[in-house]
Amino acid sequence: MRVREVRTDRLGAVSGEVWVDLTRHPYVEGETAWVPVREGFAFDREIPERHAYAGRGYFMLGDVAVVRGDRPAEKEVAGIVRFRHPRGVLWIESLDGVTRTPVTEILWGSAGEVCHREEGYTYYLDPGRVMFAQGNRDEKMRMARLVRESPAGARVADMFAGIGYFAIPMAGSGAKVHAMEINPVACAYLERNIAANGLAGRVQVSCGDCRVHLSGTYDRVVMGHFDAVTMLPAVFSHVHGRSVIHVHSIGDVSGTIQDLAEGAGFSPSINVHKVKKYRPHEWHIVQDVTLS
Ligand SMILES: C[S@+](CC[C@H](N)C(=O)[O-])C[C@H]1O[C@@H](n2cnc3c(N)ncnc32)[C@H](O)[C@@H]1O
Repeated sequence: MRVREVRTDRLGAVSGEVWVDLTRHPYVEGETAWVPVREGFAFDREIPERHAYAGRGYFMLGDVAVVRGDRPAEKEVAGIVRFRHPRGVLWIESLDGVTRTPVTEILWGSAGEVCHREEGYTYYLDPGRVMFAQGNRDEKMRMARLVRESPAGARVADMFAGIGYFAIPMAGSGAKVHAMEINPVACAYLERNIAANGLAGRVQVSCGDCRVHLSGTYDRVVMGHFDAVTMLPAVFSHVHGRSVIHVHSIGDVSGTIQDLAEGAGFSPSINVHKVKKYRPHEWHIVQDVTLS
C-alpha cells in the first residue's frame, strides 16, 4: 500500500485532499499516520497491505502490544503481530496488591521498558513492572482541562500518582502538583517522566504512603485509586472550603462520601462521573466532590 506520512493531528486537514485514497483506512501509530495514496499521486513509502485484526482488544504502550484479562489464543497473538508489528506482545494477567503490580508473561518477541506518547506527553515505563491506566485517557484529559479552567497556579495533590498519567498533564496545564506514590519502581519512572516532559519545578514527588505525605492545603485532590474512599478521611485536614476532591471507585460511593464529608464539617456537592465499564454491570466512577 502506497502511503504518505502525516502527523495524526493533521488527519482531518488532509482528508479532503485529492491524493487521499478514501477506500482504505489510514494506519495510525502514536502521533504518526500513514495515509493511503491514490494511483498516480506521489507517495512517501510502500507498506505491506494490512489485514483487519479481528481478535480481542489490545493496546499499544510504545512499541509493545498489551493484552489484558484471559490468556489470548496463539492465533490472536499472531494476528496482533501481523497487524501491528510490535516489538513484543505482553499479556497482563492481573494487577496485584496495593501497588497494582502487573502479573505478566511475554507471549511474543520482547518487552521491557517502553517510551509511550499520549496527548503530547512522554511516558517511560516498563509495563511488566508498573501499571499504566490506559483506559482512563478521557479522565486524564478532563483533569487537565479542569486545571486549565481553574485559577492559575492551583495547588493539586495527586495521591496515587503511578508514573504520572494524571500529574503530568495537570502540571502541563499549569497546576503545581504534589505527586505521591508508594511503589519505588513507579516513583523512579515518575521522576524520570517529569524531567522528560520539562516539568521539573512544577511537580513535587513524595515516595511513600500518601496519607503520611499530604501536607499543607490543596485546591484540588485527585484520588485515582479504587479504594480511595477508605483514605478520604486523611484528606479533610488538607483542603479548604472551595476545594474539589476527585474520588475514584468501582460503583457509586457518593453516599459514603457525603457522610464522611459532613462528619468532617463540610457540605459537599457531589457530581458522579462515569469513566469506563469495568466489568459487566460495574462502572469505574469518579465522584467530583466540591466542598463548602
Ligand atoms: C493509580 S493506580 C490505580 C489505578 C486504578 N484506579 C486502580 O485502582 O486500579 C494506583 C497507584 O497508587 C499507588 N498507591 C497505592 N496505595 C498508595 C498509597 N497509600 N500511597 C501512595 N500511593 C499508593 C500504587 O502503587 C499505584 O501506582
